Amino acid sequence: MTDIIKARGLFRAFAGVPAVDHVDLDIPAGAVVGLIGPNGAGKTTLLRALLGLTPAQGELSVLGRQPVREHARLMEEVSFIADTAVLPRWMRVDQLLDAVNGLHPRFDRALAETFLAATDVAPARRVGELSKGMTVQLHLALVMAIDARLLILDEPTLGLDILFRRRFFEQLLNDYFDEQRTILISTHQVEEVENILTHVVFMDHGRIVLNRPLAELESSFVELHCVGDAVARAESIPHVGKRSILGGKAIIYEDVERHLLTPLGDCRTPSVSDLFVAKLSREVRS
Ligand SMILES: Nc1ncnc2c1ncn2[C@@H]1O[C@H](COP(=O)(O)OP(=O)(O)OP(=O)(O)O)[C@@H](O)[C@H]1O
Repeated sequence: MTDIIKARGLFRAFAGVPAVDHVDLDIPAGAVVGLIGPNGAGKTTLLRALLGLTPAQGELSVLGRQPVREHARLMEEVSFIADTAVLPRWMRVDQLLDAVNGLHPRFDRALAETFLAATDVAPARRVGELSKGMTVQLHLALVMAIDARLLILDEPTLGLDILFRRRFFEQLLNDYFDEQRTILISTHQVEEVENILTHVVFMDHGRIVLNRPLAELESSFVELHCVGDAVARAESIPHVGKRSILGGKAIIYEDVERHLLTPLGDCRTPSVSDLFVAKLSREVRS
């Protein structure tokens, strides 16, 4: 598979404090990548660097282009949702569709209208009158109607209720995704996206702390649920993290022989969110 994004030693600091700290990243075409990290981890700065919206040191190629130098050409093939507040509040929805149609060569107005027809967003409403959820749906309809090779979503569902969030990701997968496109979603709501991802990238303090295809998590990580005497024995085996469960501990291991763990309790693959908490607590401790 070809890599859509290739970064080597990417670095961006603000007032001497690194926000993106020597990041190496390869994203293959056709991936749905979750960029997952706590507040201030550097996700937005990394995405802005990928889009050529902020300069960064190091080597970077997105769709074969240098994002800052070839920003205009890159944006013809990239679509992105940043903060929904960027939509002009005074415009009517239909005027906004006209405006995007005039601005973006790959925008399909009829397709955007089809997406909007399934929502409560009426063409005659002003953007400023829409609820937060409707605004996100409008934004999503706009970006999904752009025939882009790379879609970048920065916290796309922030502030939305659970119904809207579910619908958002469902629509994204059903109506937008195909193997020709790559989607990069930044979020800290891990549970919501873990079912749709092909790759997870954990970021903390400007660094990538984990970058794996989801299918590989199963072979690399095990979560052991153990109780009683087994807990002390399980804790003596080097692990990534642990948490209390009813009557015992859930302990996550990386690259440990399974035969060491199976006598101690139930083994399973950790959820992305539990792995995230385990990995990040370790980063904080070390
Ligand atoms: N324009 C800026 N000027 C100064 N500092 C900045 C700027 N943009 C980001 N930072 C700093 O860089 C660090 C990373 O911020 P960034 O917004 O990239 O994190 P994030 O992972 O997107 O966080 P969140 O999940 O809270 O949105 C933070 O410490 C932030 O204060």
